[in-house]
Amino acid sequence: MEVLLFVSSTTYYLLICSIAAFLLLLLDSRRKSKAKFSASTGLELPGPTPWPIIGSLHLMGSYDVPYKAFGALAEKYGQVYKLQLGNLPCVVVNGLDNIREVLMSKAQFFDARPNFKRYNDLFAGDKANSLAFSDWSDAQKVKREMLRAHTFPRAFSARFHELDTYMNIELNDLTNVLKTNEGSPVALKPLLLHSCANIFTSYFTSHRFERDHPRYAEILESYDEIFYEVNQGYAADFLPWLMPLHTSKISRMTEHAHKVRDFVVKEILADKLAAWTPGQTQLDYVDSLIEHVKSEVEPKLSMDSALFALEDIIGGHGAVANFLLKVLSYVVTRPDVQRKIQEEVDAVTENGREISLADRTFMPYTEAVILEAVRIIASPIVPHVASQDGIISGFKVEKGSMIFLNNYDLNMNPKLWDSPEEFRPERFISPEGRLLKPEFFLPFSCGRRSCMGYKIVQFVCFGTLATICQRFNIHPVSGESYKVPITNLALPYKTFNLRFESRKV
Ligand code: HEM
Repeated sequence: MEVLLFVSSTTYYLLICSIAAFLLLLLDSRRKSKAKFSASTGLELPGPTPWPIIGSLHLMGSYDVPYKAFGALAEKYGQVYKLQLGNLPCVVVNGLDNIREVLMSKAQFFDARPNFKRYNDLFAGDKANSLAFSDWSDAQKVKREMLRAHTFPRAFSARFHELDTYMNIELNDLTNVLKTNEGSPVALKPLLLHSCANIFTSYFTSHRFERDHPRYAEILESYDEIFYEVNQGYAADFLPWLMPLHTSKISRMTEHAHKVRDFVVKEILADKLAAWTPGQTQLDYVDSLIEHVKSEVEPKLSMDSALFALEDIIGGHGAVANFLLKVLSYVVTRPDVQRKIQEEVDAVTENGREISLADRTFMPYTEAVILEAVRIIASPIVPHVASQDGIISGFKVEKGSMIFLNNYDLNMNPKLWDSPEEFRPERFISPEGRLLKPEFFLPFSCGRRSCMGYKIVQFVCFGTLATICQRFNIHPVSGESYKVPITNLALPYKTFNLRFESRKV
């Protein structure tokens, strides 16, 4: 009995001590977590209660695109809420003011990128090699600064004229190919990839490749498969134990990435490197990359990371070509839109002269068609990640949380747009006939991680759309579907055919 009493009193004592220790630990962790947010006392984020293992992934299941789910959940939880997706804590941000807070006024808190395994795999095991998927760093900043001069050429500068010239060389070449296939169904995608890639390689690297080059078409297909892949959402990004299901796909992508790298090194970089002399005039983007690496200015850039930046930028041709195909899918199914572009281009070029980038100012309808396609496709803003604890709209957001910025809602909200589901370029034209972009329209995002290619996209898309419509009537091919996926820029490599008929202007 005594023994029993001793045991029970010892147990009792231990129990009391354990409870006291637990309470102390709890208080301490509360104190620490309060200290974390001491700069401003944020509120706890609302949000659905996650299920074990999958979190709230099941809530995305009943929508064709996740961004519709994000909008629907906002009705219940408010504009900013938390969402556990698999093993990742996420925050969904709706509404222009909140999105601007993340991208602009608090950019330094939310400037990192997700650490998905496949992003690392594609960039030789380190996503820091990528322009779009690296976290923020001095090197990322300098890479963006070096690009700026090339991707945002000032109107009427030497680079602006160069781009115009390269664009017309490729569009004349494309016209010849389309004329030889006149009247027959044409698989436009490989042709357009070639034209856009040559505009990019001519402009950024001073190289161009003929259509019968033995490896170019294969490299462009590899680039396109990578682009398609990067644009897909994977449940395995959030549930890494599902990744083995994608092993063969990932290794195919890695193979494509190696092929592309080998081509860029041998066919583009090698002769530039051999010809480099210290302090030489920097003619193109490759010259400026090589100069930076060789002169070892801070922050230093290794030749490898310069090569990755170069591959990324050349790869931008895929975004332009895929997007242009989507624009053409809207144009071919809307004869009135096609006719209005043709009337505008005929009026501006009078005798059918070549299009120039300077014509953009006088062709608001053609520009509006491009903007309307960007709006309706609603390519998502690449997810950001909180690089430190912060506050969004008064709510605490912990470091490491993934931030989804719902620009689908900004593009499709009926409170912001009349009949948002309809393709109506006129919504971007003011009563005086000028191009009009509402402040809530952010297809290329804003702030320190904003798109580095948006001017090039607008220039090349304008030139190509105007030139094709000037020279051809575009017809659908019977049996083809021209419905294109939204909230995603990519189309499969094998996609719809079109028929081209020369116009007599
Ligand atoms: C229609 C085509 C395109 C659309 C709609 C688009 C849109 C976007 C968006 C929304 C972002 C994310 C911005 C953010 O996270 O805040 C982005 C990032 C980026 N875009 Fe584009 N883009 C397009 C084409 C291009 C092209 C052609 C290039 C290259 C010439 C390019 C270069 C980049 C780069 C480098 C980033 C990452 C910037 C960073 O993370 O610092 N984009 N783009």
